Amino acid sequence: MARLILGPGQHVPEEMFVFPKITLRPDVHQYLRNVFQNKELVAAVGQVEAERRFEELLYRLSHPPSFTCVRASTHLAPLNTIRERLLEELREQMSCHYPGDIPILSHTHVPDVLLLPVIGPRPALPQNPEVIVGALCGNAVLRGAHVFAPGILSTPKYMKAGDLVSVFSDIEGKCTRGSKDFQGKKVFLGNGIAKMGRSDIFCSDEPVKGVGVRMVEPVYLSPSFDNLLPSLVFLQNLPSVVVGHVLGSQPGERVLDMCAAPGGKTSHIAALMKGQGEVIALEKIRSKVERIRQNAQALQLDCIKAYCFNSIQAVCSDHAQKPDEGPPFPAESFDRVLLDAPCSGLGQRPNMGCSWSLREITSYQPLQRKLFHTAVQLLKKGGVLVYSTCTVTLAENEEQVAWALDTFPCLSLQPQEPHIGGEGMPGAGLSPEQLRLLQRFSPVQERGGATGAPAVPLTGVAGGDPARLLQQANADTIGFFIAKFLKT
Ligand SMILES: C[S@@+](CC[C@H](N)C(=O)[O-])C[C@H]1O[C@@H](n2cnc3c(N)ncnc32)[C@H](O)[C@@H]1O
Repeated sequence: MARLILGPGQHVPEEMFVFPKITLRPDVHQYLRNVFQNKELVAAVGQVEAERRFEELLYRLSHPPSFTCVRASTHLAPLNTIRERLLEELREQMSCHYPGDIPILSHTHVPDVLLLPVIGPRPALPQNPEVIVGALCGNAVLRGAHVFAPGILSTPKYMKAGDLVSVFSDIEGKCTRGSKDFQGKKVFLGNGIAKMGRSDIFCSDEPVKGVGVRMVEPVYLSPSFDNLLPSLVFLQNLPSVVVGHVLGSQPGERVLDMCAAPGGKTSHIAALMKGQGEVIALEKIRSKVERIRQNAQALQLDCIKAYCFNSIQAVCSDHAQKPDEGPPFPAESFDRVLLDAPCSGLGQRPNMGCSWSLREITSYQPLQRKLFHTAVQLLKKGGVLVYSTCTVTLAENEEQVAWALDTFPCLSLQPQEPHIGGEGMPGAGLSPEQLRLLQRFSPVQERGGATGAPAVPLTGVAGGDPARLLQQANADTIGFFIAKFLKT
């Protein structure tokens, strides 16, 4: 396990990481580099440190966060009861992989979160015939999933159920489905046992379903949460759980979640409201709306109403329309609005390769602004608006905040509770006070900071001290951004 800590200004040595850094198109790479080399940031931290942070970001993105985070349904049972139930389930599941119990930490600042360290990188070796999976499937394997058959691209010619195989991710999307041998760029994810033969995967008349390879020796070991205590725990990244708390909804309120599927944040908001009041969930893609309803049902939250609707058009001019009739709604219908915006997703981890064009990456800013206009209109005076994304660009984060403060004089930035991430990144002309009100989760460790706190390890989980573990869990998350506004 690599535990080396870099000094200020030092570059990130490649051998410290298990996987190569994320592959981006050259123009996207340059765009992102410019974001992290912007004049304001360079003036604040210096050229060398800015460059080091960018390099480290590229490596961090290809590796999984060092903790798996689950949200506990504390509206249904006390946290400790849920923790005990989880421990029992994991004891059974993990007994063949891990001696003793996997530690489950609670979080001192986020009361409904449980954190499980990801064990790895482990010294597994690729000694078996190769199975190649697509990058998305590979990312899921690194977060604890088995290999589901639709994600398999290539298997050995005579693979049958029961064979030992070594699983690799096709990080550049070059492997053709059904091939028997692949020489392109791939990374090793661990060893497993085939649950199906090659012909079951590629020659079936029906679309193939179910587990294709059961992972027995993954490079990064995390529990599988597939159907594990479905009403009591919900797999959700730590910054996403923070969003629900920052919104601060109270029982009896009327809350709008404008971009809601699959309903992770919707269901959290409803749980924090103890099921009292109304949470309206809008989602543009019809097939995803059912997922919101299923999650609401599994978590026993019946104050959620989900609609398939384009949120850009969610304000109606007809003031006679009753707000409880479903979208569109009259202006000033909601006590709180969450805009968890569609975004370029460049903070998601692990992500070994992104094939998106620069045009795609930069297409989100105008869309987010349209949604923002609706959000402000639908919010009551005195109401709270939270804007969040899971990306690391300035254009979709701090620049949006600067634009919103300019465009809507009725909005002011508010402090966030809890505030466990870093502050906003310089580069969009916001003042230091404004940046302090923003919450940016950056997987990059800042060196030479005012606190002088030791940096957390680049891979693997730090030693047993709970305060240090929490520091690592807060710092080594997906990339994420949260801004909270009050409308007056
Ligand atoms: C970042 S995801 C939301 C994740 C969700 N808030 C959660 O926590 O589970 C953004 C969602 O917005 C949806 N979306 C995109 N444009 C939309 C629009 N104009 N109106 C409503 N939903 C939209 C996307 O289909 C996607 O499901």
